[in-house]
Amino acid sequence: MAFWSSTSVFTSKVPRKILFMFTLSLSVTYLFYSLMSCYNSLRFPLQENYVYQGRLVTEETTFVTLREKLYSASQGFTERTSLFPTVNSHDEAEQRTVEWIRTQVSPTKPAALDHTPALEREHQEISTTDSELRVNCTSDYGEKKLPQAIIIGVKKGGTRALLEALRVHPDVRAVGNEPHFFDRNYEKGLDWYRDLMPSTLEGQITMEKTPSYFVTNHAPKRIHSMAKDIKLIIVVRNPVTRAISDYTQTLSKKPEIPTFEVLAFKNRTLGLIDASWSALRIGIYALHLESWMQYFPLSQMHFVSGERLIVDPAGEMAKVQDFLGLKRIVTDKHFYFNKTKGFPCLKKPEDSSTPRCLGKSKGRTHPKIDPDVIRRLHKFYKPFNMMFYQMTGQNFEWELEEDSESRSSQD
Ligand SMILES: Nc1ncnc2c1ncn2[C@@H]1O[C@H](COP(=O)(O)OS(=O)(=O)O)[C@@H](OP(=O)(O)O)[C@H]1O
Repeated sequence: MAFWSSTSVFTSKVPRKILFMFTLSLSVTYLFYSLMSCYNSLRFPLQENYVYQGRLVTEETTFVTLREKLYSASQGFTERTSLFPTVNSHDEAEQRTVEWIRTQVSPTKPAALDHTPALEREHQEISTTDSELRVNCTSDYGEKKLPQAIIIGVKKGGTRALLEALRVHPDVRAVGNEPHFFDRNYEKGLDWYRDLMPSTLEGQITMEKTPSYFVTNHAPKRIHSMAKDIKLIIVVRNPVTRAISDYTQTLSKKPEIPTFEVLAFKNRTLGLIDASWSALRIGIYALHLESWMQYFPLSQMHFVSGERLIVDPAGEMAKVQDFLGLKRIVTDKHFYFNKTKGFPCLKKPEDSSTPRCLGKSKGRTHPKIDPDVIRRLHKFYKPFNMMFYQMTGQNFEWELEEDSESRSSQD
């Protein structure tokens, strides 16, 4: 009672305008400090918020520019590192990120990223830089957890496209770069691995993608010993196209390598295919899957068609979200087909309010390969593909593509 009466005396004496100004300045100060404290803290209070399943989820608004400023303002960034990638400057930006990782060790989180050559290499392949920003952030909401789902393969299958689409989902938090924990960094221990992960709120899924796990002998056992109930996602693509894509990537880095046709054969006249060449070996999916099936039931694995991920990203995303037990939030509304890129792109990626396609290292033009070699490779893979269809209970129909591929490479 006394409180109310004293409050009313106070309000009657102080003009309303001053009170309003006072409240406003307090709010502005609060927002400013939230903003300065950390990018991730900033995301929640400032964004256009809405509630989904009782949790606060957000829509990005103007944070690309804001982040740009924060990023360059913090820790004496050079001009080189203060820019953010757009579709056009993507590769340059990736390179800058790599350079930044090399030169900057976050004083707040020294162990968050171990700057191994492996991680640096993978940075060149990633399409977003959001994860790097989080490295500097200590006041992340939630808790860092080991992943409950991993995209384990396959290399050049479309794993980046899938991860970026999943990151749009408010209940998915994924590390942007490839940790390579179960193949190259295992000795660093689970704490190191956990520390790479973004913080998650209750109910959010922690994820990562490292496509080389699928062909790593130790990976199934190691992942099983971390989490028996983990969900595994494998993006598969016609092994012949995948091999050409893999070769195209290597060629872009080492233009002096022999032709695809030369590398594909041990003895071309005898028609002896070199299955030990990693570009071809990775595509023997049935062989690799067998190792995973020793540790995990098929119900814990989900196979995404790399081909359908391009022609019907929303359809594939619906199945992935079902598999992960997520509400179908990422739908056709989130994609548009970019004619210049020739691929579906995201209208609103996780870290931006503007549409974005994957970088230049995704969707490269493949060199023309001798149609006869393509035919022989199809023949080589056919029995393995059949076995793979049988094992997974899914027909990926790669045999139907044989003709069209041979035709297109003749053009
Ligand atoms: N939306 C979208 N945009 C661009 N590219 C797309 C997309 N969806 C799938 N793909 C295909 O993804 C292929 C690269 O696969 P990955 O991301 O798994 O490559 S990597 O293993 O991480 O290097 C890449 O292979 P290439 O075309 O050979 O470059 C693409 O065909």
